[in-house]
Amino acid sequence: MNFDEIIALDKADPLAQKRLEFDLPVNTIYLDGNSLGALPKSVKSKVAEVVSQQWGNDLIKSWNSHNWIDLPIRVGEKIAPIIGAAKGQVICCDSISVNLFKLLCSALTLNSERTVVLSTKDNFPTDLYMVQGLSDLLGPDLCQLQMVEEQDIEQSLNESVAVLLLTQVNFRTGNLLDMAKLTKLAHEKGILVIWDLAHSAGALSVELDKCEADFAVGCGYKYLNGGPGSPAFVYVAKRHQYAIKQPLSGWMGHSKPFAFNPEYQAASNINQFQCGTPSVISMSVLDAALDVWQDVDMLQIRTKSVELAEVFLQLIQGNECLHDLLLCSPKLAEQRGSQLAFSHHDAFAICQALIEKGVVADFRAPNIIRFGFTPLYTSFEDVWRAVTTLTNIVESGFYKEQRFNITLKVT
Ligand SMILES: Cc1ncc(COP(=O)(O)O)c(C=O)c1O
Ligand SMILES: Nc1c(O)cccc1C(=O)C[C@H](N)C(=O)O
Repeated sequence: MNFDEIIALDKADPLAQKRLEFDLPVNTIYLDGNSLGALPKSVKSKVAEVVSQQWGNDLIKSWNSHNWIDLPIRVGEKIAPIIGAAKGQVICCDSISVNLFKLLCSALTLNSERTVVLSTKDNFPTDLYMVQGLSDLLGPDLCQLQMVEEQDIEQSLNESVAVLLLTQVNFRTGNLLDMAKLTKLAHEKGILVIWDLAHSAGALSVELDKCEADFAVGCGYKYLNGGPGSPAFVYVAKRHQYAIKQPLSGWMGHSKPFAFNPEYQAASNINQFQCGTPSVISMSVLDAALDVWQDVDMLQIRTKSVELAEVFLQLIQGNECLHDLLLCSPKLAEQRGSQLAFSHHDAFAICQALIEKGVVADFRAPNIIRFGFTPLYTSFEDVWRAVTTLTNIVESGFYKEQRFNITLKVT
């Protein structure tokens, strides 16, 4: 594949204009939107307006005049079509970790004859930690974590499992689980399923309703571009909302928060999943960031995501000097999310060298470099330039310089 062919792909890309809606740093190729999404241009003026006008000038009146009180629902409704959810099932609140706690308790209560929460060993740690914390709190008679390898999920579904907790796209390898199939198999055994969509919401076409998913969580700061610390979301299928009771019974989940009653009475809809006061400024940022998605077809997102990764892979594999980079992601595009992961014994140093040369990828211990593709703003030219830079770094041995072996703090 040559540079002219790459440019032709950008010219034919129906999403190419979307990149103009983002403020991307100059001289940088950003392949880390799977960790922190880029800044949509509209967010800057929105934050200025929320801070100066809504907060600064209108102060407390803004709960009504700017409808702050409905932000969690409004933002949830904007996320819903991106994850294949009909109205009334998604709300924006808290973090994935906190929302998992709410869902795990709710699902265990719905399936109270059983105690096991089944998950995968290489799930994102917070998902496992939240089950471990809950197990400590409730005791093993009510909650036990069972961890299996991804390939053993199906055979581990049995009548002792109450809840199946899965991340649709593995944060390290990008392995994509089959939501429709696993949800169906779990339901056949009477198991409720919680999907973590951290690496799939905005990255591929998720079909929660079509798959008859029970519950899901996801974050605002990756592919949804809501900025650092952006609030998360929670999905609860309509059919569960009447039976369910989540344990973090804060006043915002009350059916009438402003009645200030001493007794808690949960809202009978998705509002129940709120706990305390929403983070209005962060949520307003996410609200503005989500407008980018208004005219976007998720199938176009998926098509471009697959093409970007395939081109990247083809360029890497066609390059003799990059043969030490071993693909840890599935070879088949239909089995991957929107990232590629490679192992290399000098992965950390290579990643640091790439960043110094303006290509932002990330490192995951112990030896993985991840490249994330965000179809809204990653171009085919980005992919070409990233592989060219990687080639130069490896061919020249530039990454072996002492300064790239510094200690890792946060990635
Ligand atoms: C799969 C997955 N779940 C959860 C999280 C984090 O959740 P929280 O929003 O609680 O920080 C991440 C990454 O930060 C993740 O990749
Ligand atoms: N959420 C993060 C954070 O608060 C600090 C640093 C990184 C993150 C991440 O999102 C990590 C990410 N979930 C991952 O897949 O590795």
